[in-house]
Amino acid sequence: MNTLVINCGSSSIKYALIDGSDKLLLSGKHERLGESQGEQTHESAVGQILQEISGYPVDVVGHRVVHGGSKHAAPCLIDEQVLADIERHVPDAPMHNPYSLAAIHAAQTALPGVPHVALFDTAFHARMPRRSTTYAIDYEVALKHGIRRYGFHGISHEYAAGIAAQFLQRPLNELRIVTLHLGNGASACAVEFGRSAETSMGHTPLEGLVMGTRSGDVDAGVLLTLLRQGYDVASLDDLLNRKSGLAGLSGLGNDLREIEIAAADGNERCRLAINVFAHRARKYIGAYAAAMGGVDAIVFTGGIGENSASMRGRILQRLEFLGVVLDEDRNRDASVQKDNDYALITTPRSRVEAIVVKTNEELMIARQARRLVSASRPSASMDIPIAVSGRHCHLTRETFAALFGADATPTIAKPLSQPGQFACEERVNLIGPHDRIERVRVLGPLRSVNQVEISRTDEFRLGIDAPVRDSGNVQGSAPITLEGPAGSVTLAEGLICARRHIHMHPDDAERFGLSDKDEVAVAIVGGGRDLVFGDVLIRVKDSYALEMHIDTDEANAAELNRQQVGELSDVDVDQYVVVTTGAASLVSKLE
Ligand SMILES: Nc1ncnc2c1ncn2[C@@H]1O[C@H](COP(=O)(O)OP(=O)(O)O)[C@@H](O)[C@H]1O
Ligand SMILES: CC(=O)OP(=O)(O)O
Ligand SMILES: [Mg+2]
Repeated sequence: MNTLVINCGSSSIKYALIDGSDKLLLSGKHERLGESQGEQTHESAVGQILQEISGYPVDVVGHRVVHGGSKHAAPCLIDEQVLADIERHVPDAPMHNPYSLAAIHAAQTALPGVPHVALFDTAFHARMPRRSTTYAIDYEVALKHGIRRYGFHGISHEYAAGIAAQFLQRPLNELRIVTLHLGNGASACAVEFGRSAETSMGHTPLEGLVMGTRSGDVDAGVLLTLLRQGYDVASLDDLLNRKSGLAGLSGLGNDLREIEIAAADGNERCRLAINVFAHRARKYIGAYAAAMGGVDAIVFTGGIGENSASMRGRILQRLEFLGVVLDEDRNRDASVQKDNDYALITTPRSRVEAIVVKTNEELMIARQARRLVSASRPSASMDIPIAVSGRHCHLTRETFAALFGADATPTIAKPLSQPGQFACEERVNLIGPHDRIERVRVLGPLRSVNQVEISRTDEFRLGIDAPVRDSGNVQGSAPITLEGPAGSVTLAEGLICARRHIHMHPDDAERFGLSDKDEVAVAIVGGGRDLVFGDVLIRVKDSYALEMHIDTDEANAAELNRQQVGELSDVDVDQYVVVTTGAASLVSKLE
């Protein structure tokens, strides 16, 4: 499946044609679009791109759209409604959304028979906490005018954080990372345990860091002063979006390379521009480390972040107190390309690692567009049956014998939905320090390791704190005493609260566009207590049948006692997808 990616920026369009296995077939960039009369526009650039790819089959087109508002927390197929949503946010992203619309129209006209998918810069930030999305202005006024913080560059922040985690060989959901996307537009993001917790751009892509032509943070009182001096909306827009930032400070334009050369020659305004840029970025690193309660890594990406060693060095000055020890040589020599996409620039004794990452928004867009399109093929049913697991235990042959007698064997009471699994007639009592729970079902067949699965409520009752674990991972879990008709057994470990998960056959996984160990969120809707379950593990095996497993606490919290809809809505790390769903039914209830 070939995906054409159109990454529409404020003054440039990057494009790429990427095949189904992430291979780059061609790519390029058109810059300095629409700056003055007679120059190339975003629309004419798209025309050229479409000509260039005319010899290649295209199965899907992925469009980067900067502003999706609150409605678009995930990629979506572009239809009239989506176009209207992008249009509605033109005033909030005046340097981006109009060009995206133009690019989409041109591409849809040239490639009418293929799905066009919108991927939003705002989506990664959609679940920021309210304290991060809220401005401290009159609550009612903010509500009335939809004034809130959204955040942008999400595709790049998510990608860069993912690459950093790979480099650090640690799970993203254990890391606190500050990502700095420093391009023509620039923003910082606090990626806390894989999610955007805070970011520097706000209601529009104007807040935060110093940018090529945008001011970033300015005291709102300055705008009032300028309004009193005769500025109006159009002239303020022009000043803050187009005549500020590096360009406004240096007087030399927005290209940092030229500013650095002039600064080295003693140009005071260029030196000031560089200092203000670095100082602002450094302030955000400190602020985000504080907001996350610590930081494991700082990631530089975007044209400036990837290429300007001197700017990286300045930004990281004075951060020794955080544990950042820059390696000057590594920083100077760091070079990132598409096939060598990261470089470490701190010393081995640095507690916080600083990493340069070559951003690849096009690859993220291609993967997500592909995933959305394969997941939404109409022939495939997207129902996810949900099974609620009551408390139960899996026993070894020895434990079973100790509890039920040396010659006893499990008696099948009824088969379960996972092939080969069954509920037994045999039951055991669980004995904890506070209380006991009687008649807990044994599941067969017998296993090589004991595992007792209970809910949090059961733990409170027993007086035991058992960890949330994937099935099979019982090492170091909680102890428990089991009582059967023939005797008692105290297990040193084996008691867990099972992590929610979805079993999938490889065919299902392909249909959903998922792989083993992916993490998704599942939205339960329609039961009167809608709930989104995050951190749902995907488990893929030939012997599995499609089914989501949750425990009784989780089922009760979502009022899951009748036909429900389970919507697979969020895929972790470098994937993000919404699939259409049908009814997911309660197919089996143990106990
Ligand atoms: N070698 C370099 N040294 C310093 N700055 C660089 C270098 N290469 C690119 N840049 C800067 O990167 C910025 C453009 O970043 P980029 O991410 O390509 O922009 P866009 O946001 O348009 O995609 C410009 O300010 C440019 O000067
Ligand atoms: C959101 C934003 O500023 O994007 P870009 O850097 O492409 O202008
Ligand atoms: Mg950019």
